[in-house]
Amino acid sequence: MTLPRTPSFRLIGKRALVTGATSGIGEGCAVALAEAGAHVTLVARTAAAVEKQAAAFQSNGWDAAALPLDISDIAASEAAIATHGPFDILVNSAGLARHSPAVDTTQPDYDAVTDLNVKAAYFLTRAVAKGLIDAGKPGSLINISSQMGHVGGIDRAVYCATKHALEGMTKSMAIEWAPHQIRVNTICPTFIRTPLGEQTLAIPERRAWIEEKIKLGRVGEVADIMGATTFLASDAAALITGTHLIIDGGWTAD
Ligand SMILES: NC(=O)C1=CN([C@@H]2O[C@H](COP(=O)(O)OP(=O)(O)OC[C@H]3O[C@@H](n4cnc5c(N)ncnc54)[C@H](O)[C@@H]3O)[C@@H](O)[C@H]2O)C=CC1
Ligand SMILES: O=C(O)C(=O)C[C@H](O)C(=O)CO
Repeated sequence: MTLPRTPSFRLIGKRALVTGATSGIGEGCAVALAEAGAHVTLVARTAAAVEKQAAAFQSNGWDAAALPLDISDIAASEAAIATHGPFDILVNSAGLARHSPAVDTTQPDYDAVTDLNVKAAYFLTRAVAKGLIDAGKPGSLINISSQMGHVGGIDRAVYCATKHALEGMTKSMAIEWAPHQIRVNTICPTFIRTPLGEQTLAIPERRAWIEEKIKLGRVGEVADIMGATTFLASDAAALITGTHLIIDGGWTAD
């Protein structure tokens, strides 16, 4: 009897682009992809920080390069992808949260959060997809969304709007690019202990809310996101597109 074989989770020969790669979830995703054998281009705004990160990856024996880039500069993003691409894998982790009651939201905060979480993500994803289409290559594009792309949260009207937008954008792009075998998905974490997450976790009443909502009884760690990233990037997820992988300890289950 011939038994089925597990598709490969390895990423040898793949070129990945990871934004927000010097911190938090982006750093973890970059490590996961590098450990699986991908060549990883690390994106962050500060040249010194991203070069230091690339050197740290290389000293672990991982294949990595530094790409200093502010992804909210769309012309610069498009030029960088045209120069350094095509990329088989994108993990778009760069993101921002500025929380306030909806009645108090300022226009500068609204613009900063939507410009990065939606507009920059949109045009970066588009640029990577164009590179793949022009090269006739398949790909896996992953946007780091949030459980807040599926539910609401107090003081989070703008942040939740951006993550819901990312979910809609991902589904539409997945439909348009499926004929090119370019898959587009989101990963939706709950609260993860990163510099961004700690802003909220440090507030006792918010921490109590979070711990009550996460049914598995603990906040997330970057490591909780890493395996999902490798999976979605790999051939093991070859028929998965236009969807989301929620990593929330059960927050959204009821
Ligand atoms: N930490 C958490 O609890 C959760 C985070 N997320 C999402 O995960 C993503 C990553 O968040 P964390 O790792 O927690 O945050 P973080 O603050 O540790 O990392 C964000 C990274 O994005 C980079 N970045 C910001 N603006 C940029 C720009 N214009 N161009 C290039 N890079 C830029 C920052 O320099 C930083 O390295 C965000 O999209 C966030 O919304 C989603 C759910 C939970
Ligand atoms: O909402 C917060 O506070 C955050 O730190 C945002 C997280 O990124 C998040 O999405 C939690 O679900």
